[in-house]
Amino acid sequence: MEFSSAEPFKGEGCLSKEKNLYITFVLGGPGSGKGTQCAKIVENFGYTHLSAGELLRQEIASNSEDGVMILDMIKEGKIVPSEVTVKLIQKGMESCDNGKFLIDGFPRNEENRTAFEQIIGAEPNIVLFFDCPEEEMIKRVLNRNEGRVDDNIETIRKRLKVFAASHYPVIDYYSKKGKLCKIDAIGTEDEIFERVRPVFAACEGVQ
Ligand SMILES: Nc1ncnc2c1ncn2[C@@H]1O[C@H](COP(=O)(O)OP(=O)(O)O)[C@@H](O)[C@H]1O
Ligand SMILES: Nc1ccn([C@H]2C[C@H](O)[C@@H](COP(=O)(O)OP(=O)(O)O)O2)c(=O)n1
Ligand SMILES: [Mg+2]
Repeated sequence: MEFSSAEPFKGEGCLSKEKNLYITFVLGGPGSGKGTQCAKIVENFGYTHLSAGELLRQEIASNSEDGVMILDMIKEGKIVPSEVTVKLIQKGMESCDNGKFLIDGFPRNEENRTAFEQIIGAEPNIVLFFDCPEEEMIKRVLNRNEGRVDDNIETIRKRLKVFAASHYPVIDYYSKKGKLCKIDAIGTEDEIFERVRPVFAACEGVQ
């Protein structure tokens, strides 16, 4: 496993002055199982789950100023401008006493990654990457049944193209920093969680 645990981050950012942050980024293509595994990590290890996609969907639902733009981008399978997404993540982090965060579906590209560093002033301790073949991701998304506007074959194909074009530099960046933990995302939900569990069990000692 390509992973080294690290001390909680104490940087210069607005959040990190107030509390020890322990941040995990959760990456993987659409349907790779990020949300499903995050729920299990929350249950077992007491993290706060912030899904970038869910925060954006809440923004659409609340008819905010950016809502229409976000909806258009999500329907087209595009990545929303980083500043918008990072501000939502920042709000989520600030409204929480717990400093242990799972940030799901973020960063999806290099722009996302650098915007987080600039605005939040922190880095992740660990980056989980759920590695899943495209056919399996398509199958899972089409069966997801959550009424999402982007869970249709046309949008999925666009999202997979965006994913293929933008995720590698992010993965490579964290791999070189020794923070990447790649998880085989094929198997039952429980089998996959048994691959995830040791990553968090190993971190318990340093929090
Ligand atoms: N290991 C698995 N095997 C089969 N289906 C899964 C598995 N993990 C999750 N799913 C299902 O696949 C769909 C996508 O999972 P989800 O966690 O929403 O993925 P993501 O957040 O990466 O898009 C959901 O309907 C979920 O119930
Ligand atoms: N960092 C992010 C995360 C999501 N989005 C947008 C674009 C994505 O296709 C949608 C849905 O993301 P979400 O993480 O909920 O999707 P999956 O769980 O991977 O299926 O939101 C974004 O623009 N930037
Ligand atoms: Mg998800």
